[in-house]
Amino acid sequence: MQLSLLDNTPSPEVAQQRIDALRTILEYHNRLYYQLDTPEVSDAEYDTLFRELQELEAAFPDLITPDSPTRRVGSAPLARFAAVTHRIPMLSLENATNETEIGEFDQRLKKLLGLPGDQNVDYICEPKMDGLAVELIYIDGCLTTASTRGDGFTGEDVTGNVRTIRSLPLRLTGRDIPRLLEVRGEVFLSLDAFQRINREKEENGEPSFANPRNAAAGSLRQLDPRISAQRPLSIFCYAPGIVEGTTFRNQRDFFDRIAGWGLPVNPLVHCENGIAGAAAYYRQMMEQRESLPYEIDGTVIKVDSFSMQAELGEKSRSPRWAIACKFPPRQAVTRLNEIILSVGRTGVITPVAQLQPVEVSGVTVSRATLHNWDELTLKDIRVGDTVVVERAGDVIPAIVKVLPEMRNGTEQLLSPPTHCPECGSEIVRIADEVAVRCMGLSCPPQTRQSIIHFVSRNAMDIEGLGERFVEQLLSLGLVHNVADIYYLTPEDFRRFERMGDKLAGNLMTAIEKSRHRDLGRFIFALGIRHVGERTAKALAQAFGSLEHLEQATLEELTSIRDVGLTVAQSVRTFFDNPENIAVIRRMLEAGVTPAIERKRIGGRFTGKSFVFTGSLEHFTREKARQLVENQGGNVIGSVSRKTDFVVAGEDAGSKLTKAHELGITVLSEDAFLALMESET
Ligand SMILES: NC(=O)c1ccc[n+]([C@@H]2O[C@H](COP(=O)([O-])OP(=O)(O)OC[C@H]3O[C@@H](n4cnc5c(N)ncnc54)[C@H](O)[C@@H]3O)[C@@H](O)[C@H]2O)c1
Ligand SMILES: [Zn+2]
Repeated sequence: MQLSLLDNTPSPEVAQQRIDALRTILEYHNRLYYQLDTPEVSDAEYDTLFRELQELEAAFPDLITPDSPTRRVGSAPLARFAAVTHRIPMLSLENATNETEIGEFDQRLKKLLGLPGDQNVDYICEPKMDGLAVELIYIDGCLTTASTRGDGFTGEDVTGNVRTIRSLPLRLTGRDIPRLLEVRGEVFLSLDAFQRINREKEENGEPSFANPRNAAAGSLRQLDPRISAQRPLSIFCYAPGIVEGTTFRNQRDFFDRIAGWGLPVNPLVHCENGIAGAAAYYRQMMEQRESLPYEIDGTVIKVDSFSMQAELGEKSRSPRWAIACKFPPRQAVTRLNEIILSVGRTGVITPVAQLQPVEVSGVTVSRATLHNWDELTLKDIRVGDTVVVERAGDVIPAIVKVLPEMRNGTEQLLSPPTHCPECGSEIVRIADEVAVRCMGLSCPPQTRQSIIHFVSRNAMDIEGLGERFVEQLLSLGLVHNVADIYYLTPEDFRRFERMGDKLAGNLMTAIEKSRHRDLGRFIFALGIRHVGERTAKALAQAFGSLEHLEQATLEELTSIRDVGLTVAQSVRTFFDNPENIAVIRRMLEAGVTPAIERKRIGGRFTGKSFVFTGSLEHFTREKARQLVENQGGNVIGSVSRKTDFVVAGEDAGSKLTKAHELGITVLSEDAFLALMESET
């Protein structure tokens, strides 16, 4: 039901009922969106409900309550984070959705300031980053605290996570750095990073993020900063909080000076004299939007002068001196013709919607991802349905909702598959995962994609062996798994169509060259679930050899930087599977020797391996690792006969016992430091 105030104003009783209902719905969506980062409806749908409530409250001012969603910001911070109180509340912004409303904003504030209607005000125009707001506190130039907006008054302490943002200085540089600088900004993810994270999530059977904003929020609001560190978050700063030791004249002055101290400022920020320029900026950004490497959902117009800002002041939810000019949603209505099942590298089966091609803001769309089976059920999507599709920062758009009123009864509900469409194997649904997965060990698309992954540039980098050749190898039955690659002969390649001696020779050379790729690449190439490039490198560094990694216990695995329980379990599952071990053995027999990377060859401890155990008092494990690696050594996770030194802190357990048993040199923390600092 939607009430239009223009047609017939409801009675106060009916209005009260509708207001209550809207508040309940909005609270519900707020919680999903702000606290759990998993919205159920699109922003456009949410905004429609929000505006309806705003209009009802405007028509019935008596029914306004201070706790209405229209008077409040965000949602309460989650208790699992430490709370940070904002000394100046972090507000939201009022919205304009078209140029008329932008003009009204200008007129409204000039009236409040007592300025003539035709006077030009200086406005700063900024892209509205689709991320989440944080407040950073720099004391004497050092980043000390970072927090989310929360409910505007209290946010969540995410200092450790924000520290992992590479573009953000932990220490300000330059002249006249204030004693205290609170600065607000938007944390966001590039579109590339967003799409990569979603691909990984789908492969891992986890629910994917609806849009880059939720991905950024979900990545930042992690209890474990190691997860944030793996997500390439970025930030642009856009407003001061409390500042001591300097004053900024206006927004322009603020931007110039914080940029001078090394804080990231969006280069597209622009000053316009008069609202016409600000409206032109909005139009221009709407066009530029498609070519930006990150998602923006509008522009923000701010009064440049800080004294005018102070005079205008704030309302409960938003300042009077700024407005968010939202872009229209990138949606279109079309027909869902078919749902096909696509099998990924790890066996995850994803339903993909084939659409009647339709143009959505300049891009023709014919496919939409349905992410997983739950989504299909939740949104009651049927083949033949008329659907609303939206591009939300993704190349592949999503289905926002179906239009049930357009049904004619011929639409078909699809039940989840029981058998793999490609190999006929039984499909299982793994507990805690939203995905269904084909467990077939020789499922063609899985084999195909695992081989493509294995030879790819960032993995074993077998130049020239692209997708097309992999297909041919498979269809000729020359290759059944990655190990077979190392048993290929030039004659095998000659069976390909149009394959000359030269090309066959090149491919053989490329395969030959890949035999000695470093251990990190090799581990990554194996395609172990949850083990991306970074984690593979960390595992290689920590264990030093494939044998060590194969035998690593969960405890040893989780003690490594970048490795959580999920990753550890996945690594164990992989090496506990005899098929995988057999494939690896065959590669080693064929002369594949994954080498260990040394950060610096020629250090005093080159070839020496160190194990750290117990709790360290004087330095972090990270620091210890650096010290060892700087001198060419290697930090590994488990003690074996090949270990050279064991450094034992307080409460060292089984590793220390083992070191004593094997007669390995055991060092105290002090002795270790002395060893690292000694000259020879
Ligand atoms: N889909 C859902 O279920 C759901 C639920 C709740 C909210 N939402 C969406 O969230 C929006 C409301 O959220 P909101 O309160 O964060 O407001 P908002 O996103 O409309 O605007 C305020 C925010 O803009 C951000 N921002 C980005 N660039 C900025 C810049 N250059 N200068 C200043 N601020 C900048 C800041 O984080 C600021 O807090 C609604 O429009 C709604 O669509 C959706
Ligand atoms: Zn299969």
